[in-house]
Amino acid sequence: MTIPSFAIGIAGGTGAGKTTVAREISENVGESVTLVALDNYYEDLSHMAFEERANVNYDHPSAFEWELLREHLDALLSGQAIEMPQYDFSEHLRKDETVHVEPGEVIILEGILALYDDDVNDMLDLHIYVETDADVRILRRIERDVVDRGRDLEGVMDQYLSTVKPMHEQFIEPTKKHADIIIPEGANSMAVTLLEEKVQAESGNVAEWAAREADLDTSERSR
Ligand SMILES: Nc1ncnc2c1ncn2[C@@H]1O[C@H](COP(=O)(O)OP(=O)(O)O)[C@@H](O)[C@H]1O
Ligand SMILES: Nc1ccn([C@@H]2O[C@H](COP(=O)(O)O)[C@@H](O)[C@H]2O)c(=O)n1
Repeated sequence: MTIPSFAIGIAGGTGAGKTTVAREISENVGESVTLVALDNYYEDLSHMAFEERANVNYDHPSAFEWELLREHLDALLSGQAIEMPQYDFSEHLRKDETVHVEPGEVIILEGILALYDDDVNDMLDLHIYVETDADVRILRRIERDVVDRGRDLEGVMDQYLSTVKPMHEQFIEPTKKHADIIIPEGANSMAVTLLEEKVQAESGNVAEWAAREADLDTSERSR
């Protein structure tokens, strides 16, 4: 059982570069990292027809199952594995299968509203907001949604104007006030390198402290 020593939240608008930053940190940090994508915690809408699901506002906080996310973060931070839901963007649907996820030394929660919920914020040691201009983000999103998420251009544009943009302004951008660090443009190599160093230092410190505590415990018991 690994007890994670450092938990990071990475928030920001759609297409800001959150997933890329999270992936780069996890690949280079030299500790075991558990990635938690907030997208996997979209509410289960299997009771709705496809047409109805396609019209849901997926950028409002009510679209997410916060209770399950809190429960899973709490479990991971206590060193317990979870069965993480998986999400299908083409179908707007939580998949039937889950993935067994073990707690790493570092936990990274990444998603548009990763810094929205007070209880979640309390569980995080480091709060990051990735800030990228809206025009860059929508261009990135058009490409991604058409290529990877089975959408057409007209649908992406309608959704952007009706829900994505207004929800960004109302709910996502204001979470910047919870950030310890704001990263411009997404996978900004200087920012990512500094973050990797910080994560290594913090998780190393806690690991050393835990080892010292364990040593003390053993020597006290043997007296
Ligand atoms: N600093 C950057 N410069 C150029 N492209 C970037 C940068 N950061 C991320 N990207 C690209 O932007 C796109 C969206 O990034 P992603 O990490 O998926 O965003 P998010 O998870 O915030 O929606 C990806 O194609 C990614 O490669
Ligand atoms: N069925 C869904 C669910 C979510 N979205 C959009 O995904 C965006 C969040 O993901 P990022 O990787 O861009 O952070 C969010 O803006 C939702 O609009 C969707 O289109 N369909």
